[in-house]
Amino acid sequence: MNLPVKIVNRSPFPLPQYATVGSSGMDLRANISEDIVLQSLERCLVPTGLFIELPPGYEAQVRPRSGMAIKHGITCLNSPGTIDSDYRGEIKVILINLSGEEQRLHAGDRIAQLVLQKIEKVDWKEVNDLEETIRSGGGFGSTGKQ
Ligand SMILES: O=c1ccn([C@H]2C[C@H](O)[C@@H](COP(=O)(O)OP(=O)(O)OP(=O)(O)O)O2)c(=O)[nH]1
Ligand SMILES: [Mg+2]
Repeated sequence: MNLPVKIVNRSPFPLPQYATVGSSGMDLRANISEDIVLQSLERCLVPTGLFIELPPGYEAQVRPRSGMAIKHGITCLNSPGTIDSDYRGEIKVILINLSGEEQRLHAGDRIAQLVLQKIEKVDWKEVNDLEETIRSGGGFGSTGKQ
């Protein structure tokens, strides 16, 4: 499907692309005029210059890139970020520097990836009892014990 996109502060960099035919996400680039310097544990809101019009029933997720995480200790703080289908503002990326050193972001750096997904909506149906399962209420490391 074609996704309507409005671009502000058009940069020399191309629109986000699927890097390979099998890629789930398109890498988002920092649309910034000056470098952003992030101290250890500092966070920032990075503009992408992109405004999109998602069809109803879809969302876009802003997910971290593993390369940024392992090489620089940078990740999306609110991972995955949620872009609602009725959002018409600029897609922005909340990054945090979890490394012990200062990190620098440059214009055009691929800082996150955008994954489009269909979403389901539900209505609540209140009940007194839920169907039993083997797991029942077990969680948080409950399985695999002798
Ligand atoms: O990483 C993100 C997360 C959100 N957004 C935008 C799109 C989204 O539709 C809107 C609201 O996001 P969210 O629902 O996560 O934030 P909130 O704190 O609940 O704000 P709101 O009350 O506006 O929904 O902000 C981004 O641009 N990047
Ligand atoms: Mg919200």
